[in-house]
Amino acid sequence: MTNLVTWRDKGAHVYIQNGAIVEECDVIFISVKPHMLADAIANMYDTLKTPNPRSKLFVSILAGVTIKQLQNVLGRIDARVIRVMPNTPMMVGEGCTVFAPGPKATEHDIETVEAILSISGICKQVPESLINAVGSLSGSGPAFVYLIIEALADGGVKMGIPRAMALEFATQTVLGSAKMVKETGKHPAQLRDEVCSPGGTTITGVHALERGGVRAAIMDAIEVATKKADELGVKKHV
Ligand SMILES: NC(=O)C1=CN([C@@H]2O[C@H](COP(=O)(O)OP(=O)(O)OC[C@H]3O[C@@H](n4cnc5c(N)ncnc54)[C@H](OP(=O)(O)O)[C@@H]3O)[C@@H](O)[C@H]2O)C=CC1
Ligand SMILES: O=C(O)[C@@H]1CCC=N1
Repeated sequence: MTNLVTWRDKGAHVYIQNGAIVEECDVIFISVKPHMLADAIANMYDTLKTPNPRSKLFVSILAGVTIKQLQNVLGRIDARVIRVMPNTPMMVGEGCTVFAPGPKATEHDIETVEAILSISGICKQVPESLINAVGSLSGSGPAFVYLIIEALADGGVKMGIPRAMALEFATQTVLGSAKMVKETGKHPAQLRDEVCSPGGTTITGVHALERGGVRAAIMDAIEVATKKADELGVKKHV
């Protein structure tokens, strides 16, 4: 039995055989963890050998796994593949997604993927050579920002603000600051200068952050995350 559940009102189906998905769908999103790719693809092979497998578009969100690796794993160098790097804020309509089309992807494939992904935020095409770096900035970035929000709240708690209030204020401050950068078009350094009164509280706090190496630590995080994705890209997946 392949068809386990049908949510008729949503038009969604659940299968226990990935091959059945490939048979029935024109666009197949591959969304497993990179080390599970071989397993996920394994029972698609028979379907991929069917007369017209090129009628399918494969969209991968796997960190690090290259278009070439995907084509190899799919067993077809002519497979239509688009590599995507989404992020979790898509769940609230504020995603930052990039994609790189493989050599066999068509204009229509690109339009399809853009139409699906831009529903939940911004969606831009980038060269594949940039996708690991962008993945570290915007794909992993939410985790880095959550850590900053948590630290802001912890600082507030340390200075006596109740926990729930501190978290609410830290969250709104990050949201508002991001909106200022986006909507004013000013450079973040200019916006920061506008908050720093001479001899004031903010520049005193900025000094503490610089002394703590916050800027270098965040740059390092993007660098090591990108290198990690590059490593995944040279691993053999099957
Ligand atoms: N998390 C993030 O913010 C981002 C993740 N990514 C990429 O997305 C991918 C998934 O990550 P994430 O969503 O965090 O991981 P999860 O573990 O949450 O999701 C993986 C999913 O794959 C399913 N799965 C496992 N094995 C198979 C199989 N053989 N056939 C079909 N489905 C299978 C799992 O189902 P079950 O639970 O039933 O086992 C699960 O639903 C990764 O490759 C990651 O690099 C990209 C950008 C951002
Ligand atoms: O941590 C990961 O590997 C994935 C890729 C981007 C976000 N999460």
